[in-house]
This record gives sequence, structure tokens and C-alpha cells, in this order.
Amino acid sequence: MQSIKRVLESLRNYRLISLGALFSLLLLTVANAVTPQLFRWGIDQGIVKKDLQIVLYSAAWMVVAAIARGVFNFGQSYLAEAASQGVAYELRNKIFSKIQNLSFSYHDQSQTSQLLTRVTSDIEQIRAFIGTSLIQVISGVVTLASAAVILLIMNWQLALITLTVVPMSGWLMARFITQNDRLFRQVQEQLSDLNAVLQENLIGIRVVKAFVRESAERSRYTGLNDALVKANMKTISAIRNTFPFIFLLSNLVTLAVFGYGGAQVIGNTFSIGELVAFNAYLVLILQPILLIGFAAPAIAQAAASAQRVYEVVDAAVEIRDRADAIPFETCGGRITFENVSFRYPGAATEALKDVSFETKPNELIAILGMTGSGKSTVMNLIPRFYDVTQGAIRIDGRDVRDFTLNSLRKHIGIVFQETTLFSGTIRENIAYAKPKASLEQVMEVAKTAQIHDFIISLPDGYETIVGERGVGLSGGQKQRIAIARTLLTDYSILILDDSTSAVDAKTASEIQAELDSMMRQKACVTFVVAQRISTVKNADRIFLIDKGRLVAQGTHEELMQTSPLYGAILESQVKKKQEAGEQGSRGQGAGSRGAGGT
Ligand SMILES: Nc1ncnc2c1ncn2[C@@H]1O[C@H](COP(=O)(O)OP(=O)(O)OP(=O)(O)O)[C@@H](O)[C@H]1O
Repeated sequence: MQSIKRVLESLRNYRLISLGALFSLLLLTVANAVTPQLFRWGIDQGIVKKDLQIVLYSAAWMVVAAIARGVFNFGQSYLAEAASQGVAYELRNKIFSKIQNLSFSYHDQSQTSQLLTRVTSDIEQIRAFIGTSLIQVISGVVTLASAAVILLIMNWQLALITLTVVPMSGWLMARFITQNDRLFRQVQEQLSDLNAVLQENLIGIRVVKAFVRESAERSRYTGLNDALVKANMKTISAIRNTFPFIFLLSNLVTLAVFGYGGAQVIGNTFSIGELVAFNAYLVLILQPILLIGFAAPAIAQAAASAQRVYEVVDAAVEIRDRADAIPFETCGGRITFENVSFRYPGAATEALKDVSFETKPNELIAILGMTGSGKSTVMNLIPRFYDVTQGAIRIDGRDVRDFTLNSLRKHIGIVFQETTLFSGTIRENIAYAKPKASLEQVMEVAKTAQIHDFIISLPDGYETIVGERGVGLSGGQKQRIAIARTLLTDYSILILDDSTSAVDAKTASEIQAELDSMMRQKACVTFVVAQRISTVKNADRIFLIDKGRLVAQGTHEELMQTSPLYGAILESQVKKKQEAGEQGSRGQGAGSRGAGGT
């Protein structure tokens, strides 16, 4: 319930609208309370005394009260909805920007679909709580209290009989909420799990089909769908176990009012008009109890949802600016790894162990190693996607943790191993980090990345729309667009993490040749996680990584002389190249990564 308190606190930003809703609610309660009194007046003073004028007057006032009820009802629900939309809007923005800020380690450990459910369905539960359930509860309490006071004034004995229903129903409701809180949380979690399978399936639909796993996937989904239905049915039976008792109580009270009140009317201690009015107030007692009852599950659900949403909102951002962080402005080209060790959060072993090196200005460093040896990890630490566990990384003598993250990352151009493009045009994708870049600038980098000719061969050229994650392009084409995208940024340190793995060897070396002069002009240091001999040969120095350690470094020739591991990797590459040549390699995707034992 702590989370519900927090949701209520967020209404502070919508104070006026919320007060407006509350004010409408109070006026509605007054209009509701007045109506039975008009009945009583009309019956006792009009019908019983045969005074037609009073009958007509009371009827006219009833119409006024009905209109007022309509107006205030509208005002109350409209304003409550407006406040709820505002809170949901803010929460959605808050959680989205939090997701943008959360570190890689958070995203490594959380499921995308779980986050999606929190942004969509959980926030919707919170919105429905503010827009509907909350107002139901407040209106219920206010109506109940005011009707109780009126009943006590009208006939305290009958009122006491009637009001016994309140604590009994209240107890049933409280029991219902406390007993089923976990159940409602479970429903949301089951929904998340179901979404997770759906999302994974949509992303991997090609793999599913290729491995003919449709029916296995179907039964996985159906299994979770069954579990969701079961959890939902449990909540329904919990509702069924509570509500009939409340209905029974309300019916018993009606009987008591009819019996005891009727006897008082016969004994002339209570008028017919009063009995009718009393009965009408009874509705104002019982209806709120039911409304609160109906709101209870929604409140329990909203509490569970709010907890899940605030879990993300409150998640610690591990990688952040120091209080005294300074902007990274220029790079002299001296990047130092000082006894760097790194363990991924939750991992059993260290991915990097005591790695030390220093680069020289304008150096082109190739990083080579077996798959899983830690090459990408070395690269991930420079832009602080993760912080070192031990040791330090310095740029021109300054610890990378001293720089503001934004300035540091803006100066590091990185092409990831796995290419992600966004839906939109090719031009938009290349200009992702520089949306205002001119077409000429976009074309220039596309030429360097050896993708310009392909782009202009398309009917819509640079305006060609690429689908989600670059659907419609080959792996190699996507990679080249990703390279162009990075080249357009204001990088001073360039990192190419196996970025031509899906490009054929010939094109890759053309890209390399184009990049070579450009990199040396623009970048203070370039790192190339390499799988190909050509790239390695061009490098000023090669770092050989093995099982998280920097085991050798030097030029191609030096390593050929001194490192048996280097020799073995190159030998396997040459062999692979020959095999590929024999098979008449089709190019794209064939010269692939992994030479070193991939
Ligand atoms: N996000 C992560 N969480 C936990 N462990 C990770 C994570 N990423 C990588 N690892 C582990 O760290 C080690 C080094 O991985 P890394 O990606 O740096 O290797 P790599 O040399 O780049 O491999 P490849 O050539 O296959 O890309 C591996 O054992 C890997 O399993």
C-alpha cells in the first residue's frame, strides 16, 4: 500500500483538477442526499395531505436535483479522468527516461517484455485506479458517512439496525484485499511472462520457423496463457467468495427496515414519507459499500502495478556522472588501461584480468582473440558502458570516471558487433546522431562505408524506408549503414567492434582502405576488434587477448615471431579463407567473424 500512497502523492501536480473532482463529488453527495427528503416532503405533506401543489413542487425540485446530479457526476468523473491521464502521462515519461538512463548491466539482467508490460499495462492499471476506483472509494465514504448521519437523525433505532451492515461488509472487504493482494500481483506477473514469450517469439520468428519449433512455441505460449487464465479465475473466485455475503447482508437489512419501519408506521411513530425516504437512504448506504467492494480488487491490482512501476523508477543508475565530473573536450591519444579487471554483474568469473596497456596518439590498435576472450569487454569499458571492477582506465591521464558521460560518449564513435537500425529511412538511420546533417555529409560517410552505390541503386535511394531492426537489408548492408552512422558523429576515439563481420572480405578491405586515412586524420586512437588478417596487418599494434588477459602485443611481424597463439589464430583464418575460396564464397556473411575459433 506504500506504492498507492506514492501514486496519491503524484496527484499533487494536478492539485486543481483533483480538488475540482472532489468538489463536484461533494456537490453530488448533497444532491443525492436531498432527493429522499424531497420524496418525504412530497408524500407526507403532499400525497397524504392531498395537497397537489406540494406534490408538484416536490416533483419539480426532484427534477432540479436530478439535473444537478447529472452535472456533478459528469464533472466528478471528467476531472478524475483528466487527473488520471496526467499521472499516467508523467509516469510513462518518467519510466521511459529512466529506461534511457539505466546502465547496460540493468538491461543485461532485465527482460525487455517485463519493462514493456510495466510501461503499458501496469501504468494503465494505475490510471484506472485514479480515474475510477479512487473516486468510487472517496465518493463511497462521503456518501456513506452523510447518509449514516441523516439516518441517525431520522430514526436512530432503525439507523442502528441498518448500520450494522457497514462494519460487517467492511470486515469482509478488508479480508478480501489482504488475502488477495499477492494474487493480483501474480496476475500482472503472469501477464508479463506471457508478453515475454510473445516478444521473444516475434523477434525470433525466423529461427522458430527454421527449426520447425512452431508447435513447441505454441505450447509454451498456451501453457502460460493457461496459467494466466487460472490466476484470473482465482481472483474471480475470490471475488465470488466475498461478494455474495455482502449482497446477502444488504438484502437482510432491507427486510429489517421494511419490518421494523413498517411496524413503526402502523404504530404512528414513523410516517410513510419517512419510511420511503429511509429506504432511499438505504441505497445510499449499500451502494457505496458495493462500489468500494468493486474498487477493492482494482486497488489491490493498482498497488501491485504501482510497486512494479516504481521498482523501475527507483532502480539505481550504476553508471553516472560524478558530482565534480568535467566535460571531455580533446583527446591527445593516450588511452591507458591500468591493471584493469572486470566482472560482469552476476557473473561467476572475471571477463578481464589485470589488463594494462597504453596507446600512442593516432595509433590504430587491432584487438584479436578467441571468441569470448574479452575483446568486446575491453571496448565496453572505454565509453563506460560498465565501470571497471578494479584498476582504472585513463584518457590522457584522466580517469574516464572523471568525465561527464555525455561528453565522453559523444567523443567515442562505436560500431557495435550487432547492428541495430531503427525503422525509418536509410538517411535517417545514418544521420541518427546528427539529424541535421546534410545529404552531402550523409553520402560522404556512406561512400566511405562502401554502401553509397547500393543505396543509390534503390528506387528511393537514401529515402528508402527500412523496416524494424533494418528488415529488408542484408547483414552486411546493415553493418555498413551502421559504420556510416558512426562516421558521421564527432568522434575522436573510434571503436569498430567486429563491425565488418557480415561483409564479404573484398568489401571489408575496401572499407578498411577508405577508413584508414580517415581514421588517422579524425581519430586520436582507433580500436578495431578484428577477425581478419588484412585489418590486423594494417594495425600499428595488435593486442592479443586470451581468457580475459592481454597475453601479447606487437606488430603483425613481431607477433608472428613471438606468439604461438597468434600464429594458431592466423593459421585457422588462412585455412578458413581457403575453404571459403574453394566453396566459391558468395561473399556476404561468409567471411564471417570467428576466425579465431569462432
Ligand atoms: N553482459 C554480460 N553479462 C555477463 N557476462 C558477459 C556479458 N557479456 C559478455 N560476457 C562474458 O564475458 C566474456 C567476454 O565476452 P566478450 O563479449 O568480451 O568476448 P569477445 O572476445 O568479444 O567474444 P566474441 O569474439 O565472441 O564477440 C565471455 O565469457 C562472456 O560470456
